[in-house]
Amino acid sequence: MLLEFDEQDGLIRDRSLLDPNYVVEEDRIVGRDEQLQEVTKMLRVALGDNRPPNLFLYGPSGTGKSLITKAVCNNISRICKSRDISFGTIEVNCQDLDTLGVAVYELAKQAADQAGVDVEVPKHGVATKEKWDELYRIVNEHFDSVAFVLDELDMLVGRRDKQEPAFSRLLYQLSRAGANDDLTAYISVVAISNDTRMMESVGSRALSSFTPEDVHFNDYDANQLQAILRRRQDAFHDDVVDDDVIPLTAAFAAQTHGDARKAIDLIRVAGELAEREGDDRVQEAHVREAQEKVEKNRVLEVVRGISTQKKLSLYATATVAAEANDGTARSTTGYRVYQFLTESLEADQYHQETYVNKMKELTTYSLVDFERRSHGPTSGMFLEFQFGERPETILETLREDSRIDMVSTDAVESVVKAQIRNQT
Ligand SMILES: Nc1ncnc2c1ncn2[C@@H]1O[C@H](COP(=O)(O)OP(=O)(O)OP(=O)(O)O)[C@@H](O)[C@H]1O
Repeated sequence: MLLEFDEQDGLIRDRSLLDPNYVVEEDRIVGRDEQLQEVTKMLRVALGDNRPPNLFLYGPSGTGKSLITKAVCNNISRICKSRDISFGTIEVNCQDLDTLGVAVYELAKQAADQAGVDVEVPKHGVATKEKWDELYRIVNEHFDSVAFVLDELDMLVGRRDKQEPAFSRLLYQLSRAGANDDLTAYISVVAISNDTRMMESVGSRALSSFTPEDVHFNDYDANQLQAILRRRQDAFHDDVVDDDVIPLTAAFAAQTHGDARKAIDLIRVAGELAEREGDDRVQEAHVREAQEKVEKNRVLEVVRGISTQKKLSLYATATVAAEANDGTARSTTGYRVYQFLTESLEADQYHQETYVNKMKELTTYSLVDFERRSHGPTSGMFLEFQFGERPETILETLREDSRIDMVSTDAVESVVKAQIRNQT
């Protein structure tokens, strides 16, 4: 009996290797040698008696920005320990932080956790200045050198009534504190963002004190994604993964932009589906089933919570992408379709800039990505949107909203076709 139970112990041996938040050992990192070397070279300065430079890591989601930063910081921390230098990695993800005050509190809390002490100011009800002082105190008392890792920094917009975005103020204060005596520890600020143009929104005051070294992360291609998955194949028991599973998973993940998180999620879901169905192998069919499931879930999750204006912007853009040969949508074309939709529904219609901003905000969910493009010197600039999932899945999900479903799909399609033909 016991033997039978063991035999059915499932197909996944080590779930942590399939958890996107788990920091894998360096020998499992594939295809990022250049970035590893670069970040190591710069942060290694902390090992000597010098201040490491500030860094700006940018590139699309799932391209290893957080992983490389964590791996390098872990290495440095280990070496520092052996040299009796107290090195701290104080990391926050800015996605869920509303204001500068909350961000500073979160940094103080992370610093306190690492130092094994408590934060002595409350999260709410005190001035941000007090939170800064608390952060400085903890860092100065407990660390010789600190890397502040600000992941998804462009998301920290802060209150709308402030002229300068919160991330810019955070960069200014942190890098200034490093240069004057507020922080006696050597500090390096590592800003991470999907938005390659984030630095353009950083105010001039912050720019003069935060002058980072840039490190670019580009998409993975299908071969690199395969290599990443193969280096984690031992997450599964021996010989339970069919040969075509990894190539197919990599191909799905590379279809839009090469996001390693997506590839890892996909193979995990395929494995879980195979387990649940009581199969003794992970097969191609499980990957296909997983792809459909992951795609639908992600779209649903995003679409459920967004405003009508965002839905209309997304719907317009996705119809263009679904119709276009290369699966991308230009903002200029998407906006015309948005205008048609809002007119048909007698909904409020906003300027193109607002439409573009709504679409940009949707990039947070990795549902859509954009690049800035122009077609020759005479035509203007536009954004080219590229979807992380099949645009058809997005359209199907959006049509579940009865309001959007009121517009005839044929009518939208003919507008889209005409607009695509008009593109120069
Ligand atoms: N080169 C790589 N080798 C092995 N695993 C990788 C590699 N790049 C990314 N991964 C894995 O893919 C997942 C996503 O990577 P990571 O979080 O570093 O991406 P990111 O660029 O920071 O994305 P985001 O901007 O969405 O936060 C993680 O589980 C990470 O371990």
